Amino acid sequence: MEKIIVKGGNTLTGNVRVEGAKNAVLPILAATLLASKGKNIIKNVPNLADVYTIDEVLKSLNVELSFSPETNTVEIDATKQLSSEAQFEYVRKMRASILVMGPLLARNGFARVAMPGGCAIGSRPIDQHLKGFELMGAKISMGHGYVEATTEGRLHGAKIYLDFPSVGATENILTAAALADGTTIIENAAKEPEIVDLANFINEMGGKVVGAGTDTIRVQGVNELYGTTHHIIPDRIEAGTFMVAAAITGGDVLIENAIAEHMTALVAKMREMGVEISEEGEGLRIRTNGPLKAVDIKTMPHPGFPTDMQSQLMALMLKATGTGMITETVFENRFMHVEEFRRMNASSKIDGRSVIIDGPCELQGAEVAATDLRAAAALILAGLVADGITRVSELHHLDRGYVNFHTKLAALGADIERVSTIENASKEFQTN
Ligand SMILES: CC(=O)N[C@H]1[C@@H](OP(=O)(O)OP(=O)(O)OC[C@H]2O[C@@H](n3ccc(=O)[nH]c3=O)[C@H](O)[C@@H]2O)O[C@H](CO)[C@@H](O)[C@@H]1O
Ligand SMILES: C=C(OP(=O)(O)O)C(=O)O
Repeated sequence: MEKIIVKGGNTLTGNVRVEGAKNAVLPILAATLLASKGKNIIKNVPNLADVYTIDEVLKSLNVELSFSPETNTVEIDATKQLSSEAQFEYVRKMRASILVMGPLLARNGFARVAMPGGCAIGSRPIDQHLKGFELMGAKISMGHGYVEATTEGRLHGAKIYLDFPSVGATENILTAAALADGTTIIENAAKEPEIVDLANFINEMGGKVVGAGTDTIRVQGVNELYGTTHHIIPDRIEAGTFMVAAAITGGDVLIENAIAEHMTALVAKMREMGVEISEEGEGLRIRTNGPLKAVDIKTMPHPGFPTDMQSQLMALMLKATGTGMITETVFENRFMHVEEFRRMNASSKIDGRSVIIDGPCELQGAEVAATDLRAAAALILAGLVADGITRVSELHHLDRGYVNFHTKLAALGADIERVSTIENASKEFQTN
């Protein structure tokens, strides 16, 4: 078993560079299935466990693919006849495997994908994805743990209103519509920057998508799409996580590659807490002088406060003065980290979909376990300012979404290492 061991107390300073966005690269790699002519070259691909999982899914569908982590480039040839089944072993590892369904249905007229089921943060149904496919003419059936979508001939354009601006449903419908016969209009679409990146990629392949980044996306289907070269946008959640790392330690960090317009809600809330944030060169500089103030936060679809920053912001709130409330509206069960923070002496109370935090808390180093990807990062952030040693386990969550998280923090001055067992730790820390 691996653990990250962090000794609290160091102030972070220096520069850190943000990788390509996990949540952009996964749908874009799935969408490469749409190109029946030519090769796709995807650049700025982060070296993440989830990227390897989607690569495996694509290879299992008869795609030729090579990933060079040194150059962060994936080359993909999806021109052969594709198979149509994404198996349970992949979907179980990573829910985003479901994103091959739209492209496969559009390309093959048939897709069979293991049902994703729930996960630690919520039940996460896919009814809005399936509603979209049905409105485009597909027949849906379920059985033996798989969902199947079939269409006679091409899918047709349709007007699809999403009950909730689901990121995955918008992406799956968008990719299916790219090769459909006629125009599809997605209303109440998700507006995340990753949706815009996906739409840009489809257009670079020869597609006709307008309106991505607004509530209404129009997709005029084309007969064929062609391979292209595309550069993935920076990861706003990784950037936000380092913003919190800088702020929580009272540091001064330049986050290279961070795009402020992708993070308006986070920037506004951190400024309200008293963090200094300025745009400098190609990034954001984060500084904190003096105590932080507690604020209220509610997660919402973009451009609201991102649920993927909720647990990291909670770590920051633990060190802020006053009473603040964090309300989670996107996922029904994304507070598993609260119990882990309590092991670190956090003072907080769950009240329905909200957590009330009384700060500042005298955080103490403890043995804690990551409960999901962002919780892993949040516990490490809390460890940076806890008294003594924090040991964080279940790092497979962290590896889904962060490249070299501990080495990047160490380069900024954190006292942190990753060990395969505690006995093998190269460094002995004093526990108090
Ligand atoms: C790979 C990826 O990009 N993952 C992101 C994506 O996940 P994902 O695409 O799964 O998130 P969605 O926006 O679809 O889900 C948001 C909410 O809508 C519900 N829902 C969704 C689809 C559906 O058909 N029916 C339904 O009820 C979900 O259960 C959840 O409560 O957006 C989330 C919300 O910003 C982020 O936390 C994830 O990091
Ligand atoms: C919830 C997340 O990802 P996924 O949708 O892939 O589980 C996340 O990135 O925080």
